[in-house]
Amino acid sequence: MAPYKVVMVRHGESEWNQKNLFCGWVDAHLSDKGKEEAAKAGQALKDSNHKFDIAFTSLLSRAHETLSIILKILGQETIPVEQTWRLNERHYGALTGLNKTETATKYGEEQVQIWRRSYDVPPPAMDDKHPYYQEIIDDPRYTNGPPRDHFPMFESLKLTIERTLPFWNEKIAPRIKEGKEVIIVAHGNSLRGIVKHLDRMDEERIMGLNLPTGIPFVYILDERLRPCRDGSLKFLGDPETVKKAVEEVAKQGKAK
Ligand SMILES: O=C(OP(=O)(O)O)[C@H](O)COP(=O)(O)O
Repeated sequence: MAPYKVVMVRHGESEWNQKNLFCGWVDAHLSDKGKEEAAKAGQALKDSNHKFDIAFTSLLSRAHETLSIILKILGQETIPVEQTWRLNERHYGALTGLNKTETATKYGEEQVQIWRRSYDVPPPAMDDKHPYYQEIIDDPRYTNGPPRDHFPMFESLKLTIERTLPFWNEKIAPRIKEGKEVIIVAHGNSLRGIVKHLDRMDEERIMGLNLPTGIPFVYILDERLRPCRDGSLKFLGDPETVKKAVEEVAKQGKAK
């Protein structure tokens, strides 16, 4: 049945993206611009005749809101949607809630780049006095996992991939191989993990990848779920807009 296709979208701009805050597992909502980006994503998918059989998303509202806007535009609000913490954004530990520019001014751009984009250097851990600790750990959406004794207090990209990939392998990949049209709406870093896996990117290459908000991208995969020739990371957007949006994400860690 190959080639197979999978569509992924980082949610539209959130209110915390707009304020340039490290967000992670805090449940920020879409900004007005983010809702517009989600609508544009839906229209781009409609214009390119995408129809989906199933959607996968995280447990966070910014991803749900984006998915719901997209499905409404596609007239596909009733397809099955599977939600999992395994597609959540990486847990940003003690950096959660801090402004990225202020953090770069305080600790240096190089350190912020390491925290944002290194493969295996985690941010400092969130402790129980952190202003968002209680809100996250007591959130009922996590009743079914992760288990309390393994609840993340920080995550590097490596750790994020270690909890995202089992879901890809066990839940998403089998649906794709059945020939189902799949859309995944998730987050900058949980999706970077999937991209790293699909494109067999080394640590250096994945460090250079920034995913823009609200611009869908498509993979065309062979029977082993490896990208076909020209089948990897194709954004549904004009190249200049995509380039600018990617540069904007990269710039978020600059000092003033
Ligand atoms: O919550 C976040 O990602 P998200 O907006 O994709 O959910 C992070 O704050 C993204 O930050 P980064 O691009 O500095 O890794």
